[in-house]
Formats: sequence, C-alpha cells, structure tokens
Amino acid sequence: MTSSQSSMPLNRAAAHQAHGSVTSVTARQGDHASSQRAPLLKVQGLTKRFGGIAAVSEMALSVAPGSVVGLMGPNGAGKTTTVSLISGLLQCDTGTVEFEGAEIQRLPAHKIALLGIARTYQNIRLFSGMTTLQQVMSGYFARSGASMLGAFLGLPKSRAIGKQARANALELLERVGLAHRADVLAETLSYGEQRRVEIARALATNPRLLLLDEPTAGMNMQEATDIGRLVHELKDAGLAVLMIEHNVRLVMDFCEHVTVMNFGRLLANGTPQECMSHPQVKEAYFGKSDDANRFRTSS
Ligand SMILES: Nc1ncnc2c1ncn2[C@@H]1O[C@H](COP(=O)(O)OP(=O)(O)OP(=O)(O)O)[C@@H](O)[C@H]1O
Repeated sequence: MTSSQSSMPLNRAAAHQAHGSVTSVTARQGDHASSQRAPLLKVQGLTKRFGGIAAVSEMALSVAPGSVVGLMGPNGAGKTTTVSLISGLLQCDTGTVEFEGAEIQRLPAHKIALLGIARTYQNIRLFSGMTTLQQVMSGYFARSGASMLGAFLGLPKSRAIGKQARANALELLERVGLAHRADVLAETLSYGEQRRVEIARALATNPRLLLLDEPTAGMNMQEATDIGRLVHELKDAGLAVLMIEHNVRLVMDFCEHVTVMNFGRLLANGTPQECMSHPQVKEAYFGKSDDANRFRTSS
C-alpha cells in the first residue's frame, strides 16, 4: 500500500453527509487499557467558539503517562484548536484541561510549557536566521529562563548555561538524525528535516507530554515511518505523546489509542483497530460504506 492510499484524504462533503450520525459520543470514552493508570492529561467539556463557529464542543480526551495517542478527524474537525487549547495558545470558553491532576486551562502558554507540555505546529514555526543547533538550544533556554542572546554572544555570565544548552541540543539532534546538519541555517533544510528540528526543539524543553500537530505532513512513507519510530523511542523513554495524524498506517503502527473528532466533538475513542472499523468514523471520512473499504489498511 502506498502512503497516499494509507493516508485519509479530506472528504468534507462526506463528513457533512455523516453529520447526522455523529452527534452522540460513541465508543468507550476514557475506557482503554492505558488509561487504567491515572491520566497525565485529561480534557473534559472543552468548548471553543470563534464567532458563530463552534470549533470545539464539549470535547473529552485523555492521555495516559508514557502512551502515544493519535488524534484524528476530517479537516476542520477541531484537532488543532484542541491542541492549542491544551497548550495555552488559545483560551477555552468552557471546560477543563487537567495535567497531572491540576487544572491548567487558564494558564498562559509559557507557564504550561514550564509545567512540561511542549508542542509542534502544523505550519512549521522555526526562527529565521538561526542554525539548526541554535533552534534546538532555544528550547533549552525557554526551559531554564536564561538569556539566549547572552549565550549566543558568548557573554561570560551565560557561558556555562550556553555550554549545557549546546550539549543538550547536540544530543537531541543526534536523536532525530540531524547532528550532521547542526551548523546550517535551519531554513535551508528540507521540509521533513525542519519538522524534525521542531520536534528536537520541543524536546529541549524537557516535556512530559509532547503535542505533535501533523508531524508527518508532506513526508513520504519512509520519512513518516522514521517519525513514527522516533515517537516510539520517545514513548519508551517515558514521554507521553498526543499526535494529530492523518496517516492511518502510522496510527495503526505507533499509537496505542486513538481519539477521533468530527465537527468539534468526540466521535470515537478506542484502540486504532476499534476506531478504524467504527462505522461512524468511516462515514465521517468517506460517507458511504463501500468507499469506506478503502479506509482499511493492509500490511
Ligand atoms: N482563529 C480562528 N478563527 C476562526 N475560525 C477558526 C480559527 N481557527 C480555527 N477555526 C475554525 O475552527 C474549525 C476547526 O479548525 P481546526 O483547525 O481546529 O480543525 P482541524 O481538525 O485541525 O483541521 P485540519 O485537519 O484541516 O488542520 C474550522 O472550521 C476552522 O475554520
């Protein structure tokens, strides 16, 4: 199966056809093996409106410590808005976001980052004019609160922290396979490489929860699989990951739990197999059950 076959394309019209059948939450909300541990992240009743648009409505999801959760849904389903509400980039209208048992939904983004939640963006957001290494070092400075400028200028007060940040960044670049690109301007890297720099920079903040917004967008299947493997390694190292991902193959291979949204709401929740075979999930993507057969992934 090719990567394009295994990725779920946007089918907004089909999603609209399915709208009537997705108003009730299906599957077993919050009831999965990994959530038998107390959740690291627990979202309940999360709602965000933009004027007349309910981007996220009464959304619920949870992420267990050290687990990888896939967040799926057709385009416009509310996935990025949900991640932005969790990371503090947006403020919710109502609902709660609990991280390690404490409510964080009213905290600003930088405080949420300091608590241990890092994210990447659907549209890559790297600083222009900075090398790959410096991009990743910036994550370390965000964590430590030290002056990045001072370290980059080699000011005596900032030398020690600059050294630590550099060693940490080099280790992370090694981990994402980009150590050999440390000294080039990040903007000259390929799209796939820039996505890996973003992940390394997020890791430099030393998170316990990593939010990835379409980390494999624009990648071929090999690059996407490499990202999947990296996510798996991070999980093995104890990190929890919530990953917006359209690539079904990747979700099947690397996520132990999937949450599916449609029209801002929770549509289904369960193992990848349960969600992929869920009639309302198929309908949300493809409208008709015949078309939905394409949705199945072979090996
Ligand atoms: N800042 C905003 N102002 C107004 N409407 C917005 C804003 N951000 C998102 N929306 C709307 O909210 C809805 C959900 O958008 P969101 O980007 O969260 O969906 P998504 O599931 O991430 O989609 P995609 O897969 O295309 O990235 C869409 O209708 C979108 O147009």
